[in-house]
Amino acid sequence: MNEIVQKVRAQEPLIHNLTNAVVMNFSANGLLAFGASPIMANAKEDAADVAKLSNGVLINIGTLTEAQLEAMIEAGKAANEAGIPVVIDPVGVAATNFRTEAFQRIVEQVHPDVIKGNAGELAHLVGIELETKGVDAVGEGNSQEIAGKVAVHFQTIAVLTGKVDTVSDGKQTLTNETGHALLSKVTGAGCLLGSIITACLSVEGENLEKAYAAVKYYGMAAAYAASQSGVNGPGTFLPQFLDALTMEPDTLEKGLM
Ligand SMILES: Nc1ncnc2c1ncn2[C@@H]1O[C@H](COP(=O)(O)OP(=O)(O)OP(=O)(O)O)[C@@H](O)[C@H]1O
Ligand SMILES: Cc1ncsc1CCO
Repeated sequence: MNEIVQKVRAQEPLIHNLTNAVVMNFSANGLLAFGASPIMANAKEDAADVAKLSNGVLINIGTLTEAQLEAMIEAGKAANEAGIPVVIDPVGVAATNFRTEAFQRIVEQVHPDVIKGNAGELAHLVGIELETKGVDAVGEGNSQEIAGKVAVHFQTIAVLTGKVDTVSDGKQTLTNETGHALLSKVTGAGCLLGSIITACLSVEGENLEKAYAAVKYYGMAAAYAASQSGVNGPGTFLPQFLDALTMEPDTLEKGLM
């Protein structure tokens, strides 16, 4: 994990985020703190051009519109052609037919290197119905089975988030227990994780290992931030979390001992 985080910081990859309106600012600041360089470009007129300039493309359907969907497909296709990694976060996909159909349209034309979502979202993609509430998961289900099925079905790496995160390529399945419950009390914690996974995918290495490193580091930063004095809830947690995202994995680890 150390090496992957260091490579990101050395390379400062440009990450093209086609993401939702709720989290744009948080995701940009989080990527900067982590050591990457964010760009947000949602228009179909320049999405492909921006994707080609970038080192990684994140597609997050959280506040999707038809126009943005076209931009996402254009950006994803351009990235696939150029060998630039693509991460898809199917936010709220189980909530409406529009989102379900939009996700299908994306994956028919764009190959994702990673699909990242909570249990309800990923379960829905492989026909397992779990309880969801809008963009949030309610049920947990069998995370290892769900992640494995998503990985095999979409020929990708599946990252299923929650109290325990599950990362699978369909053959190997890893679990991660770093994290903090306060992450589920701030909106966009999952969305920023998608951007940070994209940043990690942009450096050299195995996709499974890079996705796992991102998830592990992110959880360590959250736990470290939550342990700082003066953190009483989501409001005081957020600035500490942003600061923690700048730190070395060793510093976070020592702070947690
Ligand atoms: N109860 C918990 N304890 C520890 N970590 C958690 C907990 N719940 C979520 N996390 C962490 O929070 C991050 C986001 O996961 P979550 O499943 O909440 O995403 P999400 O539902 O997509 O979020 P959002 O829609 O707000 O962006 C992950 O790093 C995950 O490990
Ligand atoms: C709250 C919310 N609604 C659509 S996207 C989003 C951000 C967290 O997924």
